[in-house]
Amino acid sequence: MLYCVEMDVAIPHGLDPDHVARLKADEKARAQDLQRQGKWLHLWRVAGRYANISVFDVESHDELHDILSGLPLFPFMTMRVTPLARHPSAIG
Ligand SMILES: O=C(O)CC1=CCC(=O)O1
Repeated sequence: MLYCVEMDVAIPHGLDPDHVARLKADEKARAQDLQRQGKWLHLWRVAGRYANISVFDVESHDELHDILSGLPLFPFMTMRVTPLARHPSAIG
């Protein structure tokens, strides 16, 4: 099942910079692990915003929820999830 997920990141001012750097490094490692597993198919920066648009390929709503809620930056992200269905005009 494919899902488009838009993630907006808002890290509160005043958080310990070392802690923030660790969270970002952990987020990157987790995102790259999920890409290698074929679950995180696309990861694009939204130009001009601290946000990304991603496409996930997972088995269920529950698996997607587990992945998203387990991301290190999850407490600081607002997510908008859109389930994707095949477009009848798509040739791919
Ligand atoms: O920077 C972001 O958009 C948040 C994020 C998701 C995966 C990652 O490595 O960073």
